[in-house]
Amino acid sequence: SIKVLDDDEIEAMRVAGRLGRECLDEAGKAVDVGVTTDELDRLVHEAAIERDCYPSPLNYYNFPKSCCTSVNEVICHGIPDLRPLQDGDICNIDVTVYHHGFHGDLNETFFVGNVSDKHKKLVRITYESLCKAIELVRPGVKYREIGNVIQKHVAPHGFSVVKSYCGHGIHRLFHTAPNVPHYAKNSAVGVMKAGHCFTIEPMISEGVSKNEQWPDNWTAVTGDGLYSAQFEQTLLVTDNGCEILTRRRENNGQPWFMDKL
Ligand SMILES: CCc1ccsc1-c1ccc(O)c(O)c1
Ligand SMILES: [Mn+2]
Ligand SMILES: [Mn+2]
Ligand SMILES: [Mn+2]
Repeated sequence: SIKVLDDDEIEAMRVAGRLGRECLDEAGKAVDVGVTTDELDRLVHEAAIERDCYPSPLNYYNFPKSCCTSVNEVICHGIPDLRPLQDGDICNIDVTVYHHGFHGDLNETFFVGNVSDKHKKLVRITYESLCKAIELVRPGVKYREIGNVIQKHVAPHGFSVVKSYCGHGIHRLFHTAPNVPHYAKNSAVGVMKAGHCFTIEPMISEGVSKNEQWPDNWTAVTGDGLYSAQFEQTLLVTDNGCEILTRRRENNGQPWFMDKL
């Protein structure tokens, strides 16, 4: 069954979500041509420690760094490294922080220098699909409906939905029930209820939905080398909808890439 958080747990999730957002934004500020993803990882790590947070990915199933950085054809779980970001790259930074017993998990895809129109469109459509899914969230809605909304938004553009990785319940555990697929006609179990906390984190690919694994046992890449984009928020179901616990609180809540469309 899906845990219903009490008022104290909800307050703790609000704090973890806000701190996770602050850590992502610290790295977001630094994204530019020539910056390495290892430098972004260090910024996330230090921002977390400064906020009395543990960076949840570090040593999670032996993951070696404090955040995931997924560039271009990398779908997710990219490992920060010494590769400098290049003009035209799209770079996703996925941050999860653990604060006073609770996790906050979010990601955004950032533009590096001048991004092509087709890759700008992929990022925009991906972001819009997350927004549409979030609009659906309220008590009584089935978790399996989320994938229908996301796929309906991206398919007309010839984009595909990655099926291998899903959104997830999150609170005292990084990953728990419910499992939240992002593709249509899925068999996810559960009905949304006030006090549920979970992520929606669609990974949308330009071409095929298939993903492959690099020999590092982490990095997931598209089957065809075309690009993939992702956005993630941690949500709290409320009586009349939901609260985006990892929302951006500046820039009118607009994601970073929007300033560079
Ligand atoms: C690197 C953290 C990790 C390890 C195995 S799955 C995973 C991960 C990464 C980002 C996420 O948003 C997530 O839900 C899980
Ligand atoms: Mn990518
Ligand atoms: Mn994440
Ligand atoms: Mn997640």
